[in-house]
Amino acid sequence: MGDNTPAPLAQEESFVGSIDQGTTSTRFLIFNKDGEPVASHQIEFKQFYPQPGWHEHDPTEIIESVNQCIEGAVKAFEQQGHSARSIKAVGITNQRETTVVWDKQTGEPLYNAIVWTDTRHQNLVRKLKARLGAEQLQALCGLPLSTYPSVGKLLWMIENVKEVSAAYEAGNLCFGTVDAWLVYKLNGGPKKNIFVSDPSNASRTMFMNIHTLKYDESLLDFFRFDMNKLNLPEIVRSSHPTAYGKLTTGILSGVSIAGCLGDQSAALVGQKGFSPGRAKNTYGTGCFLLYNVGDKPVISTNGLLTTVAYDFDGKPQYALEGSIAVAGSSIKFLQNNFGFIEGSSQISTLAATVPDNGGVTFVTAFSGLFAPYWMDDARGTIFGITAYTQKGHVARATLEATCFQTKAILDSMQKDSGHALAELAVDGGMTNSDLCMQTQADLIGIPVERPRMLETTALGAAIAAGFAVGVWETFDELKNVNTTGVTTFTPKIDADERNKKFARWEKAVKMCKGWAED
Ligand SMILES: Nc1ncnc2c1ncn2[C@@H]1O[C@H](COP(=O)(O)OP(=O)(O)O)[C@@H](O)[C@H]1O
Ligand SMILES: O=P(O)(O)OC[C@H](O)CO
Repeated sequence: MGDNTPAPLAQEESFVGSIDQGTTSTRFLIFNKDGEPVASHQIEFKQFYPQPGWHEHDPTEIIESVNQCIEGAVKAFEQQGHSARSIKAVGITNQRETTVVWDKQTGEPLYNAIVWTDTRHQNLVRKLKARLGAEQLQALCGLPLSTYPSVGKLLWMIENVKEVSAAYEAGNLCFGTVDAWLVYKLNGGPKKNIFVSDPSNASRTMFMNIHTLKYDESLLDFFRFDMNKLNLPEIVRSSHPTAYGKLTTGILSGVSIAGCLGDQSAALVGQKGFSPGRAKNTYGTGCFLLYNVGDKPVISTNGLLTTVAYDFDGKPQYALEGSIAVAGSSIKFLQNNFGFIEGSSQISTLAATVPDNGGVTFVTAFSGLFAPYWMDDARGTIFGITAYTQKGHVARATLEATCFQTKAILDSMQKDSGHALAELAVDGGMTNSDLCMQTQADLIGIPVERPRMLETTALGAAIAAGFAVGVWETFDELKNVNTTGVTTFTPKIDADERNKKFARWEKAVKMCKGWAED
């Protein structure tokens, strides 16, 4: 070889970006092929609670937060000596059910996003429940009628917001969950008009048939929508090289958006819950247990939901889901509304100031109770307060509330699937609390396994995008991702004590029913 022969170019490593648009914060993470996050940026955005039971986000602020997170993470990535060019694709994962409406012509939002936790449409939902055919909905779409899915939020807006009803009458109303809104705006809005959603998100609206993964006329008829007036996003696979378009502005302009998953589906993927019988529980703002049931939907008879886990290749995988509306948000509540702590990470220290809950039970039913109870007329209730009660007791009872609901969900899951979990894989912000995870193991009587890297939701979206562009090609390539450094919490109380504690919780749940009856 002569002296002038150029040295071979080093093979550029491939990375995948992930937009994780959660209920309380937005983040952007960049993963390498080993599934390790190498750079990230996170921003908390504003929560609007204009009236009791109402919860809104500003859709424009959400887009801005995404763009800022991308800029922040990519700058950190470049400072490590990497090139933005090595980011091969971007995945999106998002809070589900949250409902965004915008004008087809201008691409601008017509109202604040109504967040999944919102209960303003409780009466509207009660009327829908009384309508002929209401009982048949769950078998078709996997969800029972409640304030939780998108449909009630959209109906409320059409009935109550004149800009929304005018756009609907003119055929200009676009409805989307947060994924659809992000994809539409990140692609430049009406100019490109990329208006799509993935089945794991669409299965949270009550518009999609869970068996066909298509919008179902009988569902839309039940809700009396006129399909000439309502624009719905096209449902495409969760992993797709072109359907989600490209980022059009900023430091990653031109990079493909190639994956899209609702955040709970993404966490199941990030925990590599690819085979039937695998489950995960994610403790974020809310808490959601997903159990992979394979390629056929299982309709619950025990208070669980049926959802699309993911659809990477036209062969959708399904999950049974237990949804808890209030988890990490109860800790934020103790911080922001009661001033008990200055940050979420202090909750364990406060709870550890006392040896037990001192007889206090806190049913954190701020938005009613979701799975498996589905009590829209319950509200947050603290039982057992005496002159003995300290802040630490309330802190413990707050953590226990999510753990008890998880226990109730696991019981239902066992009844629906005929299978008991041997251990529970967990992730999400609240799992940072060792005390909470030990409590969880005690209350369910099986080990709780917390991975070292907790950003499994973002990882799941990166996996969906990475599959679409060939960064990964088989599930097998992911088998070593995030397997070292797992912390296992083993139960330390016996079945008798566990059952007594749970019976007390169930008594409290019964007692808070009916509070918000009218
Ligand atoms: N050290 C901690 N101990 C207990 N809870 C925590 C801790 N750190 C964060 N959290 C809780 O985790 C939640 C955020 O989790 P995250 O997974 O980021 O949720 P989301 O995706 O919904 O924004 C917050 O509501 C917060 O109260
Ligand atoms: O914000 P999270 O992570 O609690 O997730 C919100 C869920 O997607 C709501 O269904």
